[in-house]
Amino acid sequence: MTGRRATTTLGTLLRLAWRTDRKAGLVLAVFLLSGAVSHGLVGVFLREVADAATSGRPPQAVVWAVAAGFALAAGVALGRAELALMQELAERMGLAVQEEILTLTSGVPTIEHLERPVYLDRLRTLREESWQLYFAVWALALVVEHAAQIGLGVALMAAVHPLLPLLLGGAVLPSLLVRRRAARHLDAAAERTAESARLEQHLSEMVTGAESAKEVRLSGAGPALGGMAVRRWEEVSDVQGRAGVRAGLVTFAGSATFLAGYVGALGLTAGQGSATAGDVVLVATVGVQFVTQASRLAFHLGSVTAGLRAAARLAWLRAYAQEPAPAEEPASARQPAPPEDGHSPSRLPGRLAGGISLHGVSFTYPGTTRQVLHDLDLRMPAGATVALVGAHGSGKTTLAKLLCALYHPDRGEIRADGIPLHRLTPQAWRRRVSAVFQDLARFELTAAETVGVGDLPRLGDRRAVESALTGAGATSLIARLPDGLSTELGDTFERGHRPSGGQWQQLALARASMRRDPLLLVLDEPTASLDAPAESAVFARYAEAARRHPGAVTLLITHRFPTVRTADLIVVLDAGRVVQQGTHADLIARPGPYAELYAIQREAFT
Ligand SMILES: Nc1ncnc2c1ncn2[C@@H]1O[C@H](COP(=O)(O)OP(=O)(O)OP(=O)(O)O)[C@@H](O)[C@H]1O
Repeated sequence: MTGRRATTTLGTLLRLAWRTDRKAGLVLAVFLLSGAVSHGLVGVFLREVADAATSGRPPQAVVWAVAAGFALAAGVALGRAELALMQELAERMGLAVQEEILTLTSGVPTIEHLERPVYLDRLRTLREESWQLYFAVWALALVVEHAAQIGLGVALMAAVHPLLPLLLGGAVLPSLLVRRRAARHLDAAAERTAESARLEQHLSEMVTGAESAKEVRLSGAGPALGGMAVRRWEEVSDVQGRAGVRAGLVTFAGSATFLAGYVGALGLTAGQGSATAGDVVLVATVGVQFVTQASRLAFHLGSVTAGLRAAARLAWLRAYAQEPAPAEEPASARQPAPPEDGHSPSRLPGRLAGGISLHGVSFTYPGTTRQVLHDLDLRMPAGATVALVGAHGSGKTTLAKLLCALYHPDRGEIRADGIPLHRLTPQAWRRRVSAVFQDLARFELTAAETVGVGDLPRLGDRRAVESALTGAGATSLIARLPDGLSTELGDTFERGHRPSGGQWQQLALARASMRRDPLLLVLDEPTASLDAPAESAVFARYAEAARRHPGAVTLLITHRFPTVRTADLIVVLDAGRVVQQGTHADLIARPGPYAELYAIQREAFT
């Protein structure tokens, strides 16, 4: 971390702490200061005890002893109070940070980060380490406290013998340096094993998770998957264990140096003719405090470093979530063609007049090198139902994700009525898009909320929800639920109703019907759990709705030809390229991939 970045990160950390609870923070600072003073006084009072006792002043010795006892007790009590308050504040700050992480993550305009392991690793580490942020602030305060205590000890010892601070100080330094080196060993091991740890977690979830339970039981793959998870875990713990041993050895070497310095300091004091018994007690006491203070100093320095790393990750996430303004996007990233109408309006129309078009769109998933979509040119007229067909992996879902602005094309552009999407914020466009994807979200809420989240401003609007359910043909599903729209769905609830796969799809379809004026409706195999006639009925309903409100494009992705053939425009994708387009009648009349795929399906069902 460079000096400037470290200062910025420290600023992030301090601002977070300040925001958590200013009053409690100030009380904590007073506790810390008082604790530092009371610890420092213990050595001084004990020296007075020893000197008063050896010079025949027992009453004074008793008074000093009581004072030393008070100072010690105050130090311990303040330490406990500090810790309790710190834990409470750390929890509160951790909660606030977790909330910020969730807001930032869901606020990132595209979804590429959620499909990239490096991002996911960083995010997981940040979530796990968020509690360290608060401790780091106080660790910083404790570093200052311990440094002050050590400074006080140095002054007291210098008064006994000028070489004592050098002897003990010289022994402290290596122990501090080795701590950092030990932490680096552990960090490097954690980073090296991140992928294996991720795999271990994935495999364990496969064995224990409800979603994969059926396949795992039937295939009997549980023990094999469990074995793989164990091997991954062994790899992780082997590397981390070795790093732990190396860190331990380094730390031990540092402690041994310190011990030698301590013993030397006592010998030097006792061997000095002018030293009183009180001086020896003072050096012994302060020396021991030196040991604990130095090791705490090193420990807290470690916490500060960990906290700074966590704050740097948070700063990274904040920067990542800050989407660059569309106008500032590098021109080199795209090759824009002039808008069809010669100008570029910045507002989306209430309904599309022309349609949605693709101009030389190419796309490669971030972090990969294989291009998935190649130079696509396509025009989808307003009011049309467009069916996207093609073999598995031909790029249908990818194209749908680009149309929803969940990813940006690497080259070329997508326009809605001539407005290039990259001139709009992704949020502005997505507010006008409704979509159901094959890997649909199962919101475990009440049935009304599960549907209502499709249009947040109308989340609690029962009539809107009911009309969306009607639009999706899912009213009978609600009629069968024990508490109708108020039925709690999913395992998250103790007595939650468990919808079937098809029912979740119906709810997702209803959710996608919540928005009143979408310009694009994407249906990416949302009916795979329904039979072919039921699927055709669903699509017929959407096609009919599209005809009644012709200001939008309805994009349909399905492998079932009885449904495909009803579309106004059929686009055939092959390995990321548009290889054919037209109506069913056009495409069936000429040889080509569509006619072949159609013949295969017809044969299979006759
Ligand atoms: N997140 C991702 N990162 C990298 N590559 C991806 C990602 N998602 C999909 N791909 C790749 O992009 C290609 C197109 O995938 P896509 O899901 O768009 O195909 P599809 O036509 O929708 O397939 P299917 O009919 O099976 O749903 C595939 O080769 C796939 O491996």
